[in-house]
Amino acid sequence: MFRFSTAGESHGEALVAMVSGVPAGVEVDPAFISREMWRRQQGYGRGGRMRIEQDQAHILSGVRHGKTIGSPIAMTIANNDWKNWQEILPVETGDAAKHKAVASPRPGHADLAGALKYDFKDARYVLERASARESAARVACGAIAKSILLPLGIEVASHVIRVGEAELSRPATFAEIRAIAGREQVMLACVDPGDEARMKAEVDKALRTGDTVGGIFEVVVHGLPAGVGTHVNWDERLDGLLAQAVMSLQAVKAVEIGRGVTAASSQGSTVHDAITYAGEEPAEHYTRFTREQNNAGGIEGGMSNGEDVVVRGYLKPISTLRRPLASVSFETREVTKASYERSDVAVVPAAGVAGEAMVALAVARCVLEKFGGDSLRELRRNFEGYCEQIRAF
Ligand SMILES: Cc1cc2nc3c(=O)[nH]c(=O)nc-3n(C[C@H](O)[C@H](O)[C@H](O)COP(=O)(O)O)c2cc1C
Ligand SMILES: C=C(O[C@@H]1CC(C(=O)O)=C[C@@H](OP(=O)(O)O)[C@H]1O)C(=O)O
Repeated sequence: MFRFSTAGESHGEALVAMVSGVPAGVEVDPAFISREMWRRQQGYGRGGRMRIEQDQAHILSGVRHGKTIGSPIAMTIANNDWKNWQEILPVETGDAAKHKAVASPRPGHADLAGALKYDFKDARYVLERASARESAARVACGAIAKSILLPLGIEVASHVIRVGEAELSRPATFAEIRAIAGREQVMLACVDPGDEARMKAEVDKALRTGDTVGGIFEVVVHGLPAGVGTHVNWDERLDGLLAQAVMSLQAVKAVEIGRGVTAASSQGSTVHDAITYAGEEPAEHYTRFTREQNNAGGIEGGMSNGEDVVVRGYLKPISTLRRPLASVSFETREVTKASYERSDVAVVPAAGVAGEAMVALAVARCVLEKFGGDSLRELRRNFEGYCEQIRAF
């Protein structure tokens, strides 16, 4: 069974990532994992922490001579900031007297609900794990998922389509989205070059006023054949699995598949993607049945339909404000300002990269469930046999 999990606190020694159920023989390139983690650290509007971290995954198990061997893959990702927190966080070696409590919970964070739930008078113990620092470990796991999908010709990429009030352009083809996702520009990652100025202005406005912004990222899966996922059980539907995967990311508050949101206020004749028939032999993973548009976002009846799978994640504005909202002191019960140390102001590109990882992990799970195989060779044989079958349909 393909699954993954993470452990680690934001300012603890390291994050831990574990992926199991990976077939043997899958190439795992540490440079590729590092590159994915680097991508998650980019974007205009990130705070001081990103200047401290240089994420790298250290592989402890499951990979020999650059290829998976079927056993669980364990990885650690160091938190460079840990050395600055050893005395602040009351870990065994730390000095509890120097501990910096978060004593007035921050609206929009897990602070208050977590303090109540776990009986803490200090939200520090909650925020350490609630922090989106954890998404770095998900990206390491996602890089493994992408490494399984890529030899099958299945690619995942993301781009930003909204930052605050600025609506950005949507490229027409996957090749363009892939190019935007792979941009080297450090500050404007995952943003179409034509949109940079507007995106930057939107973030600058928030920076000036001590406020924050949210936005929308879009993840696209290209090359997934029709029939992955199923309509037969609610918890095996591809749309449901993708929604959970993306919604589980920190600050994501809505998930949309294809034209899901505007479809609700449109007529059926304009929404549904008419089916046509191309007589000639289709390429690779495709069939003779084609569509001229993809409002369904590549999923009908909980299954991929052969078109690009399009999933959008809607992010609320970042919760920690330089001009904090009102809160209440756990100690005195007096109304005070919410705690503030430092914070990101906008994270849409970074969240999009984490979204890619979650989508790749969900798709890899469905692909492995459908095609099986303990080795990449076996998986590929099963996958190609099926593709041949649907090409001939
Ligand atoms: C990549 C990324 C970076 C984030 N950075 C911050 C941050 O610096 N400050 C902040 O208040 N929230 C940040 N968040 C969002 C919080 O982690 C999140 O809103 C909080 O844990 C509460 O969880 P919820 O919004 O999912 O309910 C970030 C989210 C992501 C995806
Ligand atoms: C560390 C990361 O993001 C962090 C997510 C985060 C939050 O509250 O979610 C708060 C900030 O951490 P800090 O309080 O240390 O400045 C971000 O930097 C990361 O993305 O790697």
